[in-house]
Amino acid sequence: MIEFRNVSKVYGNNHIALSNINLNIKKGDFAFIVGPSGAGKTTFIKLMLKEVEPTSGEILVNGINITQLKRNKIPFYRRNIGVVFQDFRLLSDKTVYENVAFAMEIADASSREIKKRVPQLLALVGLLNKEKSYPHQLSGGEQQRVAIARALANNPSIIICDEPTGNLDPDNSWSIMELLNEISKSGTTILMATHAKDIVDRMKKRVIALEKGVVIRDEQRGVYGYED
Ligand SMILES: Nc1ncnc2c1ncn2[C@@H]1O[C@H](COP(=O)(O)OP(=O)(O)OP(=O)(O)O)[C@@H](O)[C@H]1O
Repeated sequence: MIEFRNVSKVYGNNHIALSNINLNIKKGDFAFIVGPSGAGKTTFIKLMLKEVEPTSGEILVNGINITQLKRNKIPFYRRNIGVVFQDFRLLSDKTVYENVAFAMEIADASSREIKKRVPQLLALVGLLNKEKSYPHQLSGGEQQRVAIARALANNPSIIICDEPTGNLDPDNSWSIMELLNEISKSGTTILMATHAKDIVDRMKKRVIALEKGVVIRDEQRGVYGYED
């Protein structure tokens, strides 16, 4: 469902961020993207989100060649991808409920759908009792759960996580990983860029390792493979 065909990205300063990437990621896969700083992980995520364009090659998502997607189709395409960041990025002036509902509102969901789905999502992430709380009243782990509920709001086929446990203690990190694992079992593809060696080593998921813009390793039950 995600296919990179000979994808390269060269930034304006002639810096090669990704070089001739070929990848196939199936529906429901859980894949870690690892590699040293500057290896190209963020560029990979930006290509998926169509925030940057490849210099050459093609990216297919659910059978659609996104490199040829018309500009007016991009917002619709992005609804199919939920994104979870290291720093949560919740709206501070909205409650937990409103943060999740807002993601559906901007995707034109009806108020009926919103009223039905938001409590379901909050139940899934274990935060139904916090729906009236504001982000600053929540722990980091709880904020990340809200971010995951928001990422799932429009029923995406893919969730991209950029260092989602980077601001969390080990216990909260593990409960977030268990939640992401459950989500992937229900058929949502999860791509997670991370430097968290312990997590990658214990999860025994697919590991795609980038170095200097090249895939140097792609293992089904892989390990982190670096010492940092
Ligand atoms: N907008 C840009 N213009 C020029 N060069 C860039 C740009 N964005 C990234 N690069 C370069 O491309 C390379 C890959 O960067 P990228 O951000 O994808 O790495 P990364 O693996 O995500 O690193 P990190 O783990 O530090 O986040 C780096 O050498 C970086 O300096």
